[in-house]
Amino acid sequence: MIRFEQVTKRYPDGTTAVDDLSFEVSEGELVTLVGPSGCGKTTTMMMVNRLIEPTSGRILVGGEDIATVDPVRLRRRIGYVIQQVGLFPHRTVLDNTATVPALLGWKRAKARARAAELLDLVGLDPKTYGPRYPEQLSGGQRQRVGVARALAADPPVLLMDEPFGAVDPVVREQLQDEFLRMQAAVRKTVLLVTHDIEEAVRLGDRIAVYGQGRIEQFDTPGAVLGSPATPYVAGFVGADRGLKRLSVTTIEPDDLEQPPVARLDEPAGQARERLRAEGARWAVVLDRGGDLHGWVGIEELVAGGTVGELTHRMTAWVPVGAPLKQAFGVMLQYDAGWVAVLEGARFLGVLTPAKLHEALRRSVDADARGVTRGQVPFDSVADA
Ligand SMILES: Nc1ncnc2c1ncn2[C@@H]1O[C@H](COP(=O)(O)OP(=O)(O)OP(=O)(O)O)[C@@H](O)[C@H]1O
Repeated sequence: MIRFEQVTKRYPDGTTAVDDLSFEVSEGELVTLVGPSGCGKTTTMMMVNRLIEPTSGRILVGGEDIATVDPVRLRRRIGYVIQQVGLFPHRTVLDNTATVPALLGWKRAKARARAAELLDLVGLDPKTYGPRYPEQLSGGQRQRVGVARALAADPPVLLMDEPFGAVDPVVREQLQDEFLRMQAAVRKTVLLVTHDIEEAVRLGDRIAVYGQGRIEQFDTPGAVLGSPATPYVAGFVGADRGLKRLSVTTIEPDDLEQPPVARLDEPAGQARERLRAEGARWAVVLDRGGDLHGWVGIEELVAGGTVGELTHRMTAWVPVGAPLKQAFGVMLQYDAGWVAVLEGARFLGVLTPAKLHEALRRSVDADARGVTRGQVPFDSVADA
């Protein structure tokens, strides 16, 4: 969808901002450009909508050499979000969002209806926020309006330059989550510039790690964290890359252990004898359909009632497919040696610290070999 072919940008003062760059972004893919200040990320991005012209090389968008496309026509196909959102102060939020459709000559009612839809998509109620002026919004809300405005004409390509840079870390994480949810629905082809490796890892399907004017590594977050291509990349992603990796590695059913189980309607005395014979001290309590109800300690299983009457509610669990980091967070929060993993309400098993470690090692191994985690045999990491 976006293709750079040996692109170089040299500014008149002799600075080479981008040096012989070649890469490709597929349709619907989100690629983050990450690197230290001055390494050429913004220059790269601004060449895509022709705010900056390359010195040499070619850039194609949707198969078309953009040097041959009228810049105004080109920019209609490319949404652009910048850190200093640049909303018009004297126009309402709704009118700001409708800017591009209005420029494209849409009827006022249609442009406004579209703007309201987009505000809703970015989590701002159009009835409440549409009539406000930008100064009546928080920084995070303004940022969302910037995203809504860039999407208003439904461009296939979105360029985002430090879009969440101007807000505090908590709001930033919320905006990132919302943006990921939105991107899953709209599937734009996105180039996103950031200097924050955490953000790059969190948002990118792939990451381009920039050195001076060049891409040092262009790969999935897992591969960049697991096998940095150069010492420079290793230094940039940091010594705590194992920790960062926890946020991109997901919990899979294979990672789980099966703990002792008791049934909700089982007589307590019978469950106690069975668990004692198995050598268990506690059990997970499920109903007949396999849904999780809670847990029970073997000492609490006094004869007379059913297991269900003695069950404790399970206060913490994580869905399968969640990042390992979430499971680890729950274990720390509850000082627990395991966490239940569910698919919907159905209990799949528990994740233990040992299994978490194993999942992490297998994902590093899978990336190093260029295979999926399921293809890495368990015994290959058992001694690691
Ligand atoms: N108009 C210009 N004239 C001369 N040099 C420029 C110009 N614009 C940018 N540069 C230089 O080109 C290099 C790359 O700049 P660019 O803005 O692309 O970096 P960046 O990676 O986006 O940095 P940041 O994260 O600080 O925004 C820098 O050394 C910068 O000083």
